Amino acid sequence: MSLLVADNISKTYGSAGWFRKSTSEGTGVRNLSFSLEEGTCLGILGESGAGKSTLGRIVLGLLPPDSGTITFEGIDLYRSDRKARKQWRRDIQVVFQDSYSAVNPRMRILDIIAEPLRNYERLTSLEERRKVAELLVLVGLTADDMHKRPGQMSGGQLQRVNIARAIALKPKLIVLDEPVSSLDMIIQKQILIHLRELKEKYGISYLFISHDIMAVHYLADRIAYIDQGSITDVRTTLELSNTASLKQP
Ligand SMILES: Nc1ncnc2c1ncn2[C@@H]1O[C@H](COP(=O)(O)OP(=O)(O)OP(=O)(O)O)[C@@H](O)[C@H]1O
Repeated sequence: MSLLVADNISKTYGSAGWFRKSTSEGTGVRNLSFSLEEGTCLGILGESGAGKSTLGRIVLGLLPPDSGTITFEGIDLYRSDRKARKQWRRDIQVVFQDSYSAVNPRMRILDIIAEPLRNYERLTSLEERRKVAELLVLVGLTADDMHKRPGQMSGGQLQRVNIARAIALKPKLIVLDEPVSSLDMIIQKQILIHLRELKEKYGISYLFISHDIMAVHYLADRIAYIDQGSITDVRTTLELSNTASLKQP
């Protein structure tokens, strides 16, 4: 059974309401289908406005599609009960592009990373600190960084904090919505290496949304191309590499 399946989902924005005369109607996604296998990374590659973020929000349970279904471990997200939704929120985490706006600038890094743990697990203060220290080291930071606040960190360091928070509950799936796009090339590469290691170590699956073919190629096992809200092509990274090498003079 696939971990995540999108079956013919469509979402159009801006239906006119009684009080809303003007609408900016636009197709978010249209008859879009894909499946994601456990422990793998599916790259969603597309240009600006193609529907990538719409798809991400639908998968995160934040935006109900107009039609079609999205199932996680065989359970339909938008038709599931409260208990299943709570589990889904634990099992599917997200890392967004803008590392600064994803965190509260007044909170300490300790509290940012511990937030999901406090929502779902009952740890003592000592256990919590140990766990946060472990997570910080896993993403290439140091235990002492837990005492800092977001303003004392670089964009790349803060994105590592966001990754540490996303993996804190050992989720089954992480939606990576352009996670390295706002970082410089060297930091991008370091973070992609960490994400790949985490995937291999913990068997986490990724839905990696990006417009950057190099980044997607590095992390993804399969790449789906999205254009005007629909997936137009899906290939394995290996097939793509073979096609590219055939084109070499
Ligand atoms: N809140 C909204 N209201 C109206 N139209 C929207 C809204 N959000 C997105 N759209 C439209 O839906 C389409 C897909 O947008 P989406 O943000 O999903 O694309 P994207 O591929 O993530 O783009 P980008 O890479 O620029 O973030 C676009 O045509 C966009 O204008």
